[in-house]
Amino acid sequence: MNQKIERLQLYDTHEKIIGAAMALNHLPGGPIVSGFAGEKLGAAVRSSELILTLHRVPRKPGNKREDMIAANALLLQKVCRAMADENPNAFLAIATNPINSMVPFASSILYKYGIYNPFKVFGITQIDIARTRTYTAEALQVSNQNLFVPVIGGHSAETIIPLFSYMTPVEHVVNPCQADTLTQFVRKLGTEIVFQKQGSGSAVVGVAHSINEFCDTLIDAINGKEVEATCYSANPYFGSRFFAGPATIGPYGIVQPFRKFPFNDYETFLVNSSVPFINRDVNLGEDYVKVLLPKL
Ligand SMILES: NC(=O)c1ccc[n+]([C@@H]2O[C@H](COP(=O)([O-])OP(=O)(O)OC[C@H]3O[C@@H](n4cnc5c(N)ncnc54)[C@H](O)[C@@H]3O)[C@@H](O)[C@H]2O)c1
Ligand SMILES: O=C(O)C[C@H](O)C(=O)O
Repeated sequence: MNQKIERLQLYDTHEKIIGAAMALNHLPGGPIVSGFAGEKLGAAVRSSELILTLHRVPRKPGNKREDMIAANALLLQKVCRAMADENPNAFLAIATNPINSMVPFASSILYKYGIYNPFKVFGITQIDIARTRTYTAEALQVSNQNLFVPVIGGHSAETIIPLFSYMTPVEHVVNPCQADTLTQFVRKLGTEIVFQKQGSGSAVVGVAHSINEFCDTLIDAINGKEVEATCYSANPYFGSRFFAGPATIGPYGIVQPFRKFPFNDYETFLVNSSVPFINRDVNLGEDYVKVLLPKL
C-alpha cells in the first residue's frame, strides 16, 4: 500500500467494487478505502486531488490497442463529465488504452465541458520504462536496480522509443544492434502478454506497479514539490500535439513538458517515424468525440 495516499475512492459500474474496497481496508498502513458503484461516479471523484482511470476492456489476442477506443471511451467521457460537475481542478491520469488516443479524447471532452487544463491531463506510460529497464539489464548482464533508460514517444508498437544514449549509469552502453533489438522487443511486450493470457486480460501486475511508481511521484507534485515524471501529455515540441517523455511537474500541473534534446541518428529515425502514428492516434481520439457526443 502506498503510504502517501490518505484516501482512496474506487469506482466500478459493478457492485463488486464494494467488496474490493473492503478487502483493501484490511491491510494495515494504507489509505482509507471506499467503494462506489453504478450511479455514484460523481461521489467517487468529488474532493479527490488525483483521478485515475484504468477501466474497462483490455484487448484480446489479435486486437491492436487502437481497436479499443469504442470499448473504453464512453466511461472516460463519464469520468470527464463527473469531473466537470464535481471536481474541475483535479489532476486526471489515464492508464486506460489506447493511451495515445484516450488522452486527446479526454482533453477534447474536457475542453467541450469548459474545464480543460492541458497541464493536468496525463497518460501513464511508465510500464515501458519498467520493461526497458528489466530487459536492458538482462542483455547487459548488470543489476536492474539503478539502471534507468528514458522512454519517450507514445504507448504503442510504433511509438515506444527508449533513449539508450541517455541510459544511466553512463558506464553502461548498448551498441546500435542491441539498441534496435531491445527497442523492437520492448515494443511487442504488451501484445505478447495479451496473447499469452489468451483473452483473459493484459499486464495487470505490471500496470499496477507502473501506476504506483507514477502516482507516487505525482503525489509529491500535488503536495508542493517540483518533480520529474514520464507521461504522455500535451506537447508542442515534436510535430504532434501530444508526446511522452520526462516532464517537470509541480502542484499546479506540468511546468515543462519533455523538450527535444540531442538524439543520435537511430533515435532521430524512431522519433520521426513515430510522429505520423501519434498524429493518427490523436486524430482517432479526437474524432471519437464527434461520434460519441451527439449520442449523449
Ligand atoms: N497503461 C498501461 O501501461 C496499461 C497496462 C495494462 C493494461 N492497461 C489498460 O488497462 C485497462 C484494463 O486492463 P486490465 O487488464 O486491468 O483489465 P481487467 O479486465 O483485469 O480489469 C478491468 C476492470 O475494469 C472494470 N470495469 C469494466 N467496466 C467498467 C465500467 N463501465 N466502469 C468502471 N469499471 C469498469 C472491471 O470490473 C475490471 O475490474 C485496459 O484498457 C488495458 O488496455 C494499460
Ligand atoms: O498491451 C496492452 O494491451 C496493455 C498495455 O498497454 C501493455 O503494454 O501491457
